[in-house]
Amino acid sequence: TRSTRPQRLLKVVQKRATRGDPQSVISAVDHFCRHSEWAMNVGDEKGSILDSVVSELSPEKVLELGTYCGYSTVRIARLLPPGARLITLEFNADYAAIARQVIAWAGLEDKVQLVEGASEDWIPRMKEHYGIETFDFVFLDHWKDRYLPDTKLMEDCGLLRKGTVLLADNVICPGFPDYLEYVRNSLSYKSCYFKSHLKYTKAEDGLEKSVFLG
Ligand SMILES: C[S@@+](CC[C@H](N)C(=O)[O-])C[C@H]1O[C@@H](n2cnc3c(N)ncnc32)[C@H](O)[C@@H]1O
Ligand SMILES: O=C(c1ccccc1)c1ccc(O)c(O)c1[N+](=O)[O-]
Ligand SMILES: [Mg+2]
Repeated sequence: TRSTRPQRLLKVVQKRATRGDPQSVISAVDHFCRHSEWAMNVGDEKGSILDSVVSELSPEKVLELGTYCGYSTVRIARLLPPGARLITLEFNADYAAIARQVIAWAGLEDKVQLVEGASEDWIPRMKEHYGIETFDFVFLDHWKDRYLPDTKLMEDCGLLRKGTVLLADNVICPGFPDYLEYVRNSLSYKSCYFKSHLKYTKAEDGLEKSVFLG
């Protein structure tokens, strides 16, 4: 049977990237997406905005919602300080299997915990299962109708602290109007928009950075 897009992406990573070199993994995926097939990872342009937010914050505890093939996971994990941990949630078993291999190829498996399951099921278990008090940084990039309910769930589970940064991909395309209205109007968040483009295209897209004020 025909291979899947994630399987083809992994093959390109194993062929073109150097084991243990996260930057070469990122470049291999960008090359695949630019020259072979579009894929729904955050991409290079928005990816460098993600890099700058992570580098500036230097977070110890990171949560990523929506792993797919692990592209943004590698982008974030390669910038984390020693001892920092990234937990990434992915409920599609096939995607999770590919992501594990991409993360391992980058040599970042010691910093990353990939949890195969739904955000709504696992956010409430973060404290008891992973000994997480609060997260310093959350990257939201899963299905867009989950951004708002999962943010409220993280608030209710006490997983956000004064200064926690939420960064949400796809402000324009596909967009998430309910989440945007919430973080931009709530007194509990200070929000700003980083304008960019939908990966590898001319269409506008962007990231919304929201700091939880407690
Ligand atoms: C846009 S892709 C993630 C792209 C990835 N962040 C990157 O930039 O490389 C969205 C992913 O979120 C997963 N997903 C969607 N809703 C989810 C949920 N509620 N819990 C866990 N994973 C979810 C999908 O299976 C899909 O793999
Ligand atoms: O929803 C899509 C989508 C819609 C249609 C076809 C493929 C993907 C999408 C597009 C760009 C993104 O950055 C992204 O995170 C997603 N997503 O699935 O969450
Ligand atoms: Mg996205």
